[in-house]
Amino acid sequence: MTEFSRRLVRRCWLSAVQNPLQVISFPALQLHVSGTAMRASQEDFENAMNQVKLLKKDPGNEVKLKLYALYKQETARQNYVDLVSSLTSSSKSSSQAKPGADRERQGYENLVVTSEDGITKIMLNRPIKKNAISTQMYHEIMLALKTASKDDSTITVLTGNGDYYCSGNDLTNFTDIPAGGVEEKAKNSALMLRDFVGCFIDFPKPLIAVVNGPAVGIGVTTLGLFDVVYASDKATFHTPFGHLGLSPEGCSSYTFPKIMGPAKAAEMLIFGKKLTAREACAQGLVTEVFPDSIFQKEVWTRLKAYSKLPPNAMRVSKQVIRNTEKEKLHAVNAEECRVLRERWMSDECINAAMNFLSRRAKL
Ligand SMILES: CCCC/C=C/CC(=O)SCCNC(=O)CCNC(=O)[C@H](O)C(C)(C)COP(=O)(O)OP(=O)(O)OC[C@H]1O[C@@H](n2cnc3c(N)ncnc32)[C@H](O)[C@@H]1OP(=O)(O)O
Repeated sequence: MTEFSRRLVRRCWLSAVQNPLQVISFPALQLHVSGTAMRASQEDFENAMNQVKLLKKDPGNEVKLKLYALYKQETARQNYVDLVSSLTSSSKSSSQAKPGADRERQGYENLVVTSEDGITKIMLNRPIKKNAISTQMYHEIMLALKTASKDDSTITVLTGNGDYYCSGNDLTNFTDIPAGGVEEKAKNSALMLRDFVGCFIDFPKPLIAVVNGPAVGIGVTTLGLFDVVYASDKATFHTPFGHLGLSPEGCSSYTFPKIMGPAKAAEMLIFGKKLTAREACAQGLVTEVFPDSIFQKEVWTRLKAYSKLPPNAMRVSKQVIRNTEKEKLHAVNAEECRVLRERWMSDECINAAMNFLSRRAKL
């Protein structure tokens, strides 16, 4: 038990003796006494985080996961602020939309989905977290893709709001451990990931990525499943799986060697080499790079022209290209998820997530 936990337990016990009406909520690190809430101070929390960093003996995965869960609760207030901020920024985005924009689809918390000029645009909208994909966002993106596959638009675009396209999987996703423990979490995550990537494999219409800024992890790997990828020259492409104790997903273990050759793919997927937009274009992952100052204008002008092409011809052409590979891609997806399920339970992966959450490591 750390000094912080000892102090906390002592505080709970003293309060309980002094006021039997109180409710003690240990996991939230919060004591409700006579209607007033007393929180462990920010200083207590930071001290505890520092003590965790200084622990000489590895406390083991069970304890680490408890720490993640408690950390997550302490950051719940931050999540509240994020959510309110994303609501503000989606209303800003919609107020910035041109009059005449067909419609904005409601009901998404972290996406802005619009349909205009025959184009459905799915915009990741969590800019203060660099568009990291939370568990809820995985489900929202799947829903948006399924809806777009059936709507009357001719092409579908995925892009990001703010300076990032996507910073990959939200590394706090794994702090939400269910009763069945880390194994159940890994199993559920693997199932969700398989469905998520499956939506990209099966998407029936032309799917375009408009990569407005840096892309990380699953934000990069899924690009191999798009039909066209346009990038700002500010974008970078980074798959730091080695650093995170992870292995490739999004079918990248198959699409990347095929697109760029096995050696270049290995540099990215095994060693985490970060590519500039121009390098990614030279290696075939990106279709075309534009100077950031004219990126949005040029890309949307081009996409509007493409969206007027005969829709059935575009759909059939996409499908005839994709169908020869579909079975293979689903098999690759299943295998990548199987391997990742084990990775998520490894010390390498848990330590890397812990390092990020305790702000010891970034990419
Ligand atoms: C279940 C499906 C699993 C699928 C598996 C997928 C694998 C992957 O996607 S692996 C890639 C995971 N992503 C990362 O490792 C990126 C981690 N983030 C970073 O290294 C940095 O945040 C980044 C380089 C992206 C940006 O650095 P800065 O420009 O310095 O910004 P900040 O670090 O201050 O970020 C702002 C804010 O956003 C939070 N953030 C950013 N990325 C993530 C993320 N991936 N997960 C969770 N949170 C993220 C960051 O913590 C900051 O939050 P606050 O500290 O609360 O301000």
